[in-house]
Amino acid sequence: MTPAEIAPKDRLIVALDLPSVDAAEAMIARLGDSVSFYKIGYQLAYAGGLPLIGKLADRGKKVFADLKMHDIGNTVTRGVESVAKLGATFVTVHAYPQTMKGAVEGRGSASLKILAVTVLTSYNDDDLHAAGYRLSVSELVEARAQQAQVIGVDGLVSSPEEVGSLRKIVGHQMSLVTPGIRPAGAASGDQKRIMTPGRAITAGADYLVVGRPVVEAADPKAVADAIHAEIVQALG
Ligand SMILES: O=c1ccn([C@@H]2O[C@H](COP(=O)(O)O)[C@@H](O)[C@H]2O)c(=O)[nH]1
Repeated sequence: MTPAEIAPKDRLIVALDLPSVDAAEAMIARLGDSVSFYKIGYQLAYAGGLPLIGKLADRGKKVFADLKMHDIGNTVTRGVESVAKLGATFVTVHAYPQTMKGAVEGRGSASLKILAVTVLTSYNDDDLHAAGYRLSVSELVEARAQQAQVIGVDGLVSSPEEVGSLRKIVGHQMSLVTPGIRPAGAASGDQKRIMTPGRAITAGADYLVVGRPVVEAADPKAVADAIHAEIVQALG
């Protein structure tokens, strides 16, 4: 899907980082028609949230299963085969060659899209060096993007800071999905590579992932609506 084909409303993916299915359902009800795309990650998935993927899909919502798989290739293949039956639009794996190859094999011809997490947005160069890497964040993101493209992965997760260089590498063949989004004045929390929604879209991001600034807001719907307005303005 080229950027022009993505509905502006679908560009905001709200992370349902909440402790229970009841809490997630309450948030979904509060957000109503303002949000069309949700992300289910560790916290909700491990609290019984996986069946919510199919329920949301049945209600016309899109779901990003942010499971960040990383295991031997065969295990990833079988895991992705199972996720492909849940009704999600996206699933994440870490951007290691064996892992990505396993995921592409597991996806087969299913409609599920595989996203490779390049370098987590909570990492900066110092964090990477502390983890034993010699490359900078930008170097590692680019190297992993090139590998992902060759392997046939459908999209990349990176910070918006890398989107410009990633577009030059992968063109519009791969979706660029960016967490690390912070509306002006919002607390960064543990995110280290951040950008505002408008700047991320201008930089070329296809999808923006936003969790705490929405789900911890006093008025989540108002924050989601404001992010949408910023996205639409940036799209011109
Ligand atoms: O590199 C990554 C990959 C995934 N995430 C996920 O996105 C959301 C961001 O939440 P915020 O509250 O807006 O920080 C969260 O679910 C992460 O697991 C990421 O942040 N960075």
